[in-house]
Amino acid sequence: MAEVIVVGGGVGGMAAALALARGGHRVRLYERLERLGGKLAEHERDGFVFSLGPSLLTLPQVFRDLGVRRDLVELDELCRYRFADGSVLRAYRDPKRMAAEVERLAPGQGAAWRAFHAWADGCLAASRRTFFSGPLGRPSERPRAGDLFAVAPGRTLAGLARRFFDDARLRQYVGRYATYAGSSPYQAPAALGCVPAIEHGDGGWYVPGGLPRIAEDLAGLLAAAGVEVHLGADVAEIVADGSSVSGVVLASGAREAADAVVVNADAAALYGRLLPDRRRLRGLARLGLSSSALLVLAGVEGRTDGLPHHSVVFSADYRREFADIFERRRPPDDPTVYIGCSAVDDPTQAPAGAENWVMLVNVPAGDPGRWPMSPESYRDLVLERLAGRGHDLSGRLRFTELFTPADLRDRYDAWGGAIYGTPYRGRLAPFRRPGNRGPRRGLYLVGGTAHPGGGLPLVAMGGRIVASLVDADFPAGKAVR
Ligand SMILES: Cc1cc2nc3c(=O)[nH]c(=O)nc-3n(C[C@H](O)[C@H](O)[C@H](O)COP(=O)(O)OP(=O)(O)OC[C@H]3O[C@@H](n4cnc5c(N)ncnc54)[C@H](O)[C@@H]3O)c2cc1C
Repeated sequence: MAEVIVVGGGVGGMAAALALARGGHRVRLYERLERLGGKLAEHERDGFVFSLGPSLLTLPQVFRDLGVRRDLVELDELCRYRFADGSVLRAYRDPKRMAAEVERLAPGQGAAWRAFHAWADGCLAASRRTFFSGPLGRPSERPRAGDLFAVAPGRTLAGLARRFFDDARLRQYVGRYATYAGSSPYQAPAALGCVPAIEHGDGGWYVPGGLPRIAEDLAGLLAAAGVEVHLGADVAEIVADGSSVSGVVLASGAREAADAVVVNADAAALYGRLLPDRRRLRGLARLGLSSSALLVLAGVEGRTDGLPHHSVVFSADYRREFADIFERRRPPDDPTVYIGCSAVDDPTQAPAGAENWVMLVNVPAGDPGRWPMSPESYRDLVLERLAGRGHDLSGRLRFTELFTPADLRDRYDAWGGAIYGTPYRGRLAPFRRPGNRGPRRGLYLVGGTAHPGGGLPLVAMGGRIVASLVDADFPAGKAVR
């Protein structure tokens, strides 16, 4: 049994704390903000509620397994994709219905989609056996890369899409899944093609009242499990005596001793500030930064006929869009825009007769002060592009607010506002991101910038992996302190 400190109360930190406390460890969690949940956050204004982070819940069983008992709503239409030529693809969980929809969009491609889905299912099964199940810690604990490469040989996600589909729109649809990991389809490994199998296998879900209710549920479970939670508690330093960690120092100057420290803060913050390690920080810098996001939050008058909960309005030139983000490092001239409107399914999210639009554009991480235009001018470009693609909001906007990479950086101490830390670039990328064991005994990493990566279910799975490492390192009956 160990005295464990968890630094950060994002979903990964909470999942780790919960598993550790249930395993009999004494757990204290320190969160610098005044609330738990990290990027699982929302903003309210004038009766409108806007998600500032996740809007789609996948693999709900991961949260049920943690003890979340809330009723969830499965979305009938997963997402509606609108392409630059005006055509539309409605994505459904049911593979047969989806294949029929693909066939309607691009006659002859339904069979290609079925073949792709079968491949993605196999890739997901291999990922579960390998990538999701191990900690990326000591070499002996590492998942076997070979298993994954056997199903996802050395091509990019865009290359995989070319292998299955003749139709450029379907290639763009597959490529979009790279953005679930803040990456470019032209650089991300084909293994990311397993993500659609998650949506088509377990569906896409909504949490009535908004996804942050999950964070509230987890907070309740932490209290029930006896985790001591400290809010407004910024950890300034991790203390290491020789080869082991021995606790943390808070920004207030208070010292807290522990046998183990689980870091849910950004990996770059760990090696840059909390426990400085120039070599590891340089290693992260070499991997680069995942994308960030610009969110345009809009209180919209009236209801839009047929608007689904989730839609994506694609750019005309995907390759150029990702070159803008990852090479030219500027917001794309012609962006793909995700539109989330939870009021479609949930009247608590907007005043009667109005809609809460969250428009998300992938942009480079880094200071928006370096963009060639102001975030406000870029918002106008986004609204103009949407107007040209069937979503004209002029005359309907009650207000807009922006949430920029600088907000992500400042609020969560996320490096450059990158959502997932480092991107997936190249075949070995999944195995190059920070593992769950830190470089000192008793130091562990969990969350979107560490293995197995970002997204709500994966960071929660990371919490379990870390708890199993702590269990192994500090076995029951062996009091350390
Ligand atoms: C715009 C956007 C859209 C997204 N959409 C989806 C989606 O639809 N579906 C999905 O599954 N995922 C989505 N994600 C990703 C998902 O939100 C994240 O991967 C996940 O929430 C990250 O969890 P985490 O455990 O890494 O912790 P984080 O949420 O990163 O939280 C880390 C916590 O640590 C705290 N902290 C940092 N430093 C310190 C310190 N020194 N001392 C104390 N506390 C500290 C921070 O304040 C923060 O609360 C989205 C993210 C964003 C930003």
